[in-house]
Amino acid sequence: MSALAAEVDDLTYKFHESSEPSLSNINLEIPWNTRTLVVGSNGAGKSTLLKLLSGKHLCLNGKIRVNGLDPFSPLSMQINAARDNGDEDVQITTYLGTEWCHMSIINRDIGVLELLESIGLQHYKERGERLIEILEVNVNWRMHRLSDGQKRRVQLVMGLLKPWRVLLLDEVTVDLDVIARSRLLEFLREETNTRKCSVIYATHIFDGLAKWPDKIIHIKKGFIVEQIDYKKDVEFVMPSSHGTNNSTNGDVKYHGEDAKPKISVSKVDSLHPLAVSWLKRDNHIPDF
Ligand SMILES: Nc1ncnc2c1ncn2[C@@H]1O[C@H](COP(=O)(O)OP(=O)(O)OP(=O)(O)O)[C@@H](O)[C@H]1O
Repeated sequence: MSALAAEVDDLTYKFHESSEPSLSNINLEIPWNTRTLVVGSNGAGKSTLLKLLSGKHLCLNGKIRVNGLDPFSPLSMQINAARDNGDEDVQITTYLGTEWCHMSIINRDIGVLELLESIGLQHYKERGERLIEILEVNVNWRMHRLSDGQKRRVQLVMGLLKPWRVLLLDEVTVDLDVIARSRLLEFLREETNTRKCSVIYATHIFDGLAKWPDKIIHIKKGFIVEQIDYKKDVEFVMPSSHGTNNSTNGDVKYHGEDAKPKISVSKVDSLHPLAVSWLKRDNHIPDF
């Protein structure tokens, strides 16, 4: 098995229709058993990066390896590589993004159990039952009668049913209530701690995430402008007696002349103030 979950060298990517690249000079190493957050303004390049990692776009400039393989290589090659690793039942990448959210089956008049069985619930019984419990899905529901958030929960059970080596999550948690989202994040933490896999998650919702990632990648106009390694670069500070201590959250502290700056994250459970300070800086927005 590859030493890294994902690796990107000197990637520049431009859509045919665009005059400017959507991603430029991207270099990235994602180790196994890690959780990475991708942060940036609308249009920064987060989805493009995740789609390239999933093999949805062909990379012509630069190198991408996921589980040691070019994600654009034929599926048969990926399956053979997985078999060589003894990974019969694990797919290399699972990409859950915007298009996936709009799959047509979720609006049909079909029962949840029937739907889950059609994609292999029996084969992944234990994992399926766990996901059904975590996401509080009722297998007797009928899809066409569900709320958006309930549909999303069923979809997530479907999308996560088969174990993956690298999970690419492109903001698919917006419809979830806070409890379902935090249980999902806990499940992903447990997965990355207990089996060989990693998660890369692009999001605009930062609540409950302060202690979740191992790494944060900040993308601005197609460039990675910051990569924060939690072990090296983050120190947790106590919130002030007034509550959220916004004044220190996301501050960059310098410890000596040549020391690497440390990011202070308040022990309140949100990365929101840090993300706001970055995005304001990216878009030249004064404090409000
Ligand atoms: N299919 C496409 N054709 C041409 N340009 C595209 C296409 N998809 C995205 N882009 C452009 O690439 C850039 C990055 O878009 P991307 O979707 O990766 O941003 P994002 O960071 O995911 O944004 P958001 O937070 O709004 O989802 C944008 O300037 C966008 O206009």
